[in-house]
Amino acid sequence: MTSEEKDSDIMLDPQFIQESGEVYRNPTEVQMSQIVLPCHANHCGELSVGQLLKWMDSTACLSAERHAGCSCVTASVDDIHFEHTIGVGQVVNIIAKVNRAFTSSMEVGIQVTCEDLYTDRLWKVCRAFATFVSRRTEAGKVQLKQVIPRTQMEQMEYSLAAERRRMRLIHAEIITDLLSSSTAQLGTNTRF
Ligand SMILES: CC(=O)SCCNC(=O)CCNC(=O)[C@H](O)C(C)(C)COP(=O)(O)OP(=O)(O)OC[C@H]1O[C@@H](n2cnc3c(N)ncnc32)[C@H](O)[C@@H]1OP(=O)(O)O
Repeated sequence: MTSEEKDSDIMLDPQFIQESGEVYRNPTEVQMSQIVLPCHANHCGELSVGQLLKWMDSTACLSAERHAGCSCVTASVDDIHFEHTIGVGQVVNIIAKVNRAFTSSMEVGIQVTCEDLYTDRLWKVCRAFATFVSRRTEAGKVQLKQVIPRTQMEQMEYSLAAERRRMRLIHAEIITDLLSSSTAQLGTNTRF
């Protein structure tokens, strides 16, 4: 893989130069890099999913709290599909940023890549979307400030975040309905 192919595949957002001449960086963006040590690996010498999820959650939580300016909790993480394994000695890079804030919740996009420092290879591992909720204060529910998308990619993620939230809410409703109908069925069929 050439470095150009590598960049086009992995970079989420091209650099955006502001009027001031400075390169724009999303204020909620948090980056974390970690070399995989044997203590992070399973018996096959590959990074354990639990460890990766912990790093992803910590990085995303920092991003959410940077935006919220207060303590936040993880409410949910959407489906994650892992495309590659990561071995001991390789480097995990995690980038998280807030795609959109709603009322007290916000969607954080998380991108994970893996890097082999000795061969200069970089590849995608997974992408995930987590919802963080700002903790209630004595005054009640916290109203988050809105995210203002600045680049084309941020604008696209901002629009998609609303659609993903709509699907999450529908999904939660369907699961609740299914659970209550199966509980009702069990209740009717129970002979005890
Ligand atoms: C199991 C663990 O310990 S994991 C450790 C970290 N995580 C936690 O501790 C979270 C535990 N869960 C909670 O504290 C609560 O269920 C909460 C805060 C996530 C939600 O509490 P609720 O009483 O449902 O609050 P409420 O109905 O006001 O919803 C708050 C917001 O969360 C959103 N939300 C609630 N549940 C979910 C969910 N499962 N997925 C996505 N968003 C959610 C709501 O849509 C709402 O968003 P909005 O304010 O932007 O409109």
